[in-house]
Amino acid sequence: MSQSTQSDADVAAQADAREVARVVAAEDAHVGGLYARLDQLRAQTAEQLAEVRRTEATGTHQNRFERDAFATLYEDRLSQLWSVENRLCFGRLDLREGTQDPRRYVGRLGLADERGTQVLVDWRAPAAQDFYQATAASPRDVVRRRHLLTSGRRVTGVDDEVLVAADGERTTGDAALLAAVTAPRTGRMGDIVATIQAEQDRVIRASERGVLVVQGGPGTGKTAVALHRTAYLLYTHRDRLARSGVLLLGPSPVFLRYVEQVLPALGETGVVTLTLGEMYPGVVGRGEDSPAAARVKGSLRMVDVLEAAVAARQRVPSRPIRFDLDGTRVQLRPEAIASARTRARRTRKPHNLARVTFVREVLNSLVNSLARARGVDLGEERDDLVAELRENVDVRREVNLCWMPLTPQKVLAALYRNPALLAEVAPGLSERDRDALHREDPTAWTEADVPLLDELAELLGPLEETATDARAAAEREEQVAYARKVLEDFEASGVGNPLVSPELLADRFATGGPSGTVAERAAVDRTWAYGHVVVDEAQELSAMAWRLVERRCPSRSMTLVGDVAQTSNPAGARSWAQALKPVVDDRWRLEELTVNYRTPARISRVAADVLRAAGIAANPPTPVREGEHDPVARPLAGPGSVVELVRSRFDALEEGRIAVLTAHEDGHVGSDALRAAVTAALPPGSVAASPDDLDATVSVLDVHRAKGLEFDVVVLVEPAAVLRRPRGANDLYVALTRATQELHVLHAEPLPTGMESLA
Ligand SMILES: Nc1ncnc2c1ncn2[C@@H]1O[C@H](COP(=O)(O)OP(=O)(O)OP(=O)(O)O)[C@@H](O)[C@H]1O
Repeated sequence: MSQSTQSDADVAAQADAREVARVVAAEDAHVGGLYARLDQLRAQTAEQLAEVRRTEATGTHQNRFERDAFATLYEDRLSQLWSVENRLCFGRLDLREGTQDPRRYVGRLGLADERGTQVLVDWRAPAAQDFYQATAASPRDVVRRRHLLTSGRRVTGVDDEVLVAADGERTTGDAALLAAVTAPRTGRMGDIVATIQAEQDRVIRASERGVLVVQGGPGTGKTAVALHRTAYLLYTHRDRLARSGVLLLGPSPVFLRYVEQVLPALGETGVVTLTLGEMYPGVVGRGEDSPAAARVKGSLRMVDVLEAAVAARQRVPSRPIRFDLDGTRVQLRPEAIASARTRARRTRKPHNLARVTFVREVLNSLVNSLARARGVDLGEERDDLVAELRENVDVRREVNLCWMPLTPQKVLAALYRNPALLAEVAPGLSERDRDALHREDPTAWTEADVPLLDELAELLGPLEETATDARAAAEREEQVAYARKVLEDFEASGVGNPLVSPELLADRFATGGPSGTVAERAAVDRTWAYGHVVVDEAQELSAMAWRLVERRCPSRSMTLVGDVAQTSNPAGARSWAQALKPVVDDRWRLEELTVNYRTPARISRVAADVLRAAGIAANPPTPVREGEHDPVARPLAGPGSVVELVRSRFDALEEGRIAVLTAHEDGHVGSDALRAAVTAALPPGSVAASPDDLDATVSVLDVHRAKGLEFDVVVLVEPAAVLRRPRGANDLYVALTRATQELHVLHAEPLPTGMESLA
């Protein structure tokens, strides 16, 4: 009996295997056809590009423009076609009978065959939405969702999710997701197009209008969602956003490198990615602030301080200034200077621009005195007298001393260097706060200085007003009209949609006009207004930083992703409402991500306990898997114990990455010392030489550098010391949520409350 059951089961299994093999072979053939079409389009576009390049650029400027513009469009299209090689098609949707296009293949970009029939739907298109949104509870028109598992160009398996089955039987289809979340990490973030979950998709496709805050605990895919949303918005609002640009503001250069491959893999290369420290052209804010300095610099009280600092540079002397002008003595009285200052201030222009009014008024006053003293007719001599005054060195020096042309760097450096000046303009700051701002090298700019420089740039204005050239504007208008026509021709050629707007195309080629990509132009233009701004780790922004971001995005079309339970900046957000009140008041909407795709439940439970013990009110996300390894704690006996542990994990690990996380850089178990010790013990090249290196197997970092990153194995050194940092509970929470597989804790001090279960 049991034998016959066994053989029945075998037969059934064999039949199943044959069926799976048949399905896989059919999908493999289909996907093969899609790659063939992709190859064909690549060849066709390359040929068109070569042809355009062969064309002699003769005759008019317009001819040259047309040739170059077409070449650019073909280049863009070609690089887009090459960017989708990996997992070109990853899914199939089977819809209810009677639905239009009941079988849809979903992939990285849209493809049509030679007859113009759609053969692959771009994941961002409305027709692909059900691939991400349909659930068993709300299947929409979807009968089955199929994930295609691929290796190179071949389909190696399928993972079906049957949402509406005739026999009521449903399959879950989470194999693709589980495979993705348990895969070894490479040091670079990958895209998640194939497995975007419904709550993430809602955020990705949300309207671009207004301010959208995406709150989510560690590992909920906030960064992934922010990047996919960026790609989605560029696809959906290409015309507007290609022109104005999208800014992705990330927490650190290393984080931006960690995510830099995601958007190009989604076919988008034009996004401007910057850290806050890079938001003021000409300055890179890399220096470190003490927590006290960061808190003061981030506070809105600095608005008054900076205003006062600028006002203090508009001086009225206590005594008259006397001039000897070729033997004629005249004097400039304090009242005349005060009146010139009042008039200049009344213009409400920034300092450097209002200076024009100030100088004019002062010269008016002087010219009257001079004419009187010399007994000449002002009506006739006025221009000559003004010219004489303007050229006089003494007059220029004294006028400058009253109202000097200023740069933001100069004003801020003076405040940091000069305690007496700071005391004069910042009576509202305590002595301790003012001491925190004092700096020996005032130009060693930090990230928190950048919003202050930007604020000053607003108060000061440019050194010279740049005249607008009406002719250049008219020429540009002509170029834009011409570019529009080129784009229409390009679209009509059937190669695909152009990736740029007419304005951008015109800018790239207009002679004498602005040139370069949006990214290049925005990087040098402090007043660039982006069409959409995405901020990752947005909880770290101070009130002053928010003012800067707001100025870069007058349309207030923003996506802010972050987690207020992870804030480590002393000037960062404690709640979204508090942080955004001065920026947009209460005109923002909130979406929450609730599932943790990174950290297994066994590790997440410890992180949640720590959060609770610290009294931080946050809902830790629900882990998507239990995990295989319990977190463990061992005694810390100097650097040797760390080296020993890392070596054992290194030997055990076939693929993936290990991080050693410390409370500080300094000290005998700080990241600098441990990096040296671990480097000496492991094979050359296997340990990252600096925190910025993402490619080596082992990284040794202090915890704030690990923000946003993830590793297969995390070795956390002395959690009690992490807890003592400013906002230490948040930092410890960050450290405990970086691991995708294993967490090892080494400690000499007692474990912090919430971690006792590891002892
Ligand atoms: N739908 C998904 N499919 C596959 N992997 C996913 C999905 N969503 C997120 N992930 C993966 O989970 C990990 C965590 O994602 P991500 O870094 O975006 O989270 P986060 O919310 O920004 O975390 P943190 O707050 O800690 O920075 C990444 O490896 C990401 O690729």
